[in-house]
Amino acid sequence: MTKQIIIATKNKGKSKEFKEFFAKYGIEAISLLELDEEIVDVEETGNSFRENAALKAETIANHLQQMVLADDSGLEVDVLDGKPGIYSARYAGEPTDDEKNIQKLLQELAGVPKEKRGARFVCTLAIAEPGNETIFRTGFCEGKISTQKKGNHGFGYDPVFVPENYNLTMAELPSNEKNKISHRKYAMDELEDWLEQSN
Ligand SMILES: O=c1nc[nH]c2c1ncn2[C@H]1C[C@H](O)[C@@H](COP(=O)(O)OP(=O)(O)OP(=O)(O)O)O1
Ligand SMILES: [Mg+2]
Repeated sequence: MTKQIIIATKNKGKSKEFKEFFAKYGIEAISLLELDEEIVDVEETGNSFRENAALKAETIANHLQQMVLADDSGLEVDVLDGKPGIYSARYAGEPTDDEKNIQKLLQELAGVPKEKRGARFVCTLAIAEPGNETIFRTGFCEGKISTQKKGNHGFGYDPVFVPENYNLTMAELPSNEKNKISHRKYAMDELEDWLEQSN
């Protein structure tokens, strides 16, 4: 039987990326959307990516009584003093809606010149297992917010995020390209020591 890891997410975009990352280690990543049992939403009441990643990983690990990885991630925009940050998914209200979030962000940045549109994606991973201390890893991806949406790949804010040293949005990059430079990829790189020792 192939090794499996549960990813405590209901986000299809994240789930697809984790499947691609873990396949390289011969591990099958399984999101909460694929479990037979309906898993309740974990409220993200923390004050940091780390606290929210811990909440998601530890709640689901305790519920399923097995090891679980969670990802809390978001977009920090310089001219908005790091907002939307941990509120990225809920930026334009709930239920969460990527399109509304993008429109709100573009409106907030209307008239802001290119050199002041700096931003970064942040990803904090938490791995929790009942009885063990939770471990954390973080990755970043620097870039800029564009003035209009472009591209159909990826998810979330990808259509308005231009990574450093690129002239394309993240959503214009095929997934294998995004997966070389993304915040999630760099967080996964930080996890490599742990993956090697637990394999
Ligand atoms: O690679 C990315 N490309 C574009 N946008 C991204 C990315 N990574 C995070 N994001 C945005 C999407 C969402 O607005 C927020 C994550 O919020 P976050 O709570 O971590 O995830 P979520 O609620 O979508 O799913 P879940 O909590 O079930 O994992 O940041
Ligand atoms: Mg969430």
